[in-house]
Amino acid sequence: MEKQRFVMKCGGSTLAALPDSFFAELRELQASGVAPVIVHGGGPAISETLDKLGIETEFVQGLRKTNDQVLDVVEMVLAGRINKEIVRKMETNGAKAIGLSGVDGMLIQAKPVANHQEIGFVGEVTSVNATIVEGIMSMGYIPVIAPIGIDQTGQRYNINADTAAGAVASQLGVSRMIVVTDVPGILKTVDGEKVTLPEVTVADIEAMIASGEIYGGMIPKVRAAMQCIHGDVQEVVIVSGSIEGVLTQAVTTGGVGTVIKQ
Ligand SMILES: Nc1ncnc2c1ncn2[C@@H]1O[C@H](COP(=O)(O)OP(=O)(O)O)[C@@H](O)[C@H]1O
Ligand SMILES: CC(=O)N[C@@H](CCC(=O)OP(=O)(O)O)C(=O)O
Repeated sequence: MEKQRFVMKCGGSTLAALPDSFFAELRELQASGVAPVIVHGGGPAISETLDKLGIETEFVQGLRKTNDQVLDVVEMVLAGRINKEIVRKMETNGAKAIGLSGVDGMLIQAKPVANHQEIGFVGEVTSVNATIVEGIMSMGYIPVIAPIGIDQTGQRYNINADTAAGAVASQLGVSRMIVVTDVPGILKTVDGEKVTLPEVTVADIEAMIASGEIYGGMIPKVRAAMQCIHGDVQEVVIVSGSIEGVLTQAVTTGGVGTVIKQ
């Protein structure tokens, strides 16, 4: 039988706060025959390092303006520190993991985004080398991917981790992508109170972006979700990493976070 596979995006907003139980859940899922693929972010850690180095940083619609100097730091932090930290935590909690960036084996091929004149070396994914990801899974390891892209000339690109995860989910043809972040889902103010929406449609999302109810870092998440929920990918679930048992619930029974459906 084909193993149940899913792509999970872990946001930098929540990485440091992920409890050991989160990694233990990954071990349990792996042992039960489920095959996760992880794509991670690390935005706050990149900003912190840029700040320490005295390099200014700015976001346009949730995407970081990236020049050569920023690109060096992005690669150092994502493919170095954060990627290895996740692999380490997984291994110490008994899950088997191999970390790599989109540059390794030209895993994530990319081209400049449409507004590159304004935001520099930010990439959009042109293709994902699924053979590498599937090879790692077939060896019994969970691939842990840092979202750096590369083109045929060797130019690197900074790719938003939500965008990269959506592209990996589409290319692998998984049925579900789980986005782990620092909020329990898409929030909306109803009668003066913030509630987590259990389910949203593409039309709801467009309206919430237009009204400003979805802003900043949530924008690339919902855009990536809308782009990947065609074909094989049936749903994208946005959840908080700090809720105990969240991963198993998202993979099995559901009823957690916000679900974006086809
Ligand atoms: N409607 C919304 N519901 C929930 N969070 C939202 C919404 N609109 C914007 N956000 C913001 O999006 C953030 C998550 O995005 P981000 O900080 O980039 O996290 P990550 O590092 O996990 O990608 C939330 O902490 C919140 O500030
Ligand atoms: C182009 C762009 O904005 N890239 C992101 C890559 C990391 C990321 O996406 O991290 P989170 O998932 O934690 O937000 C950045 O430079 O911050």
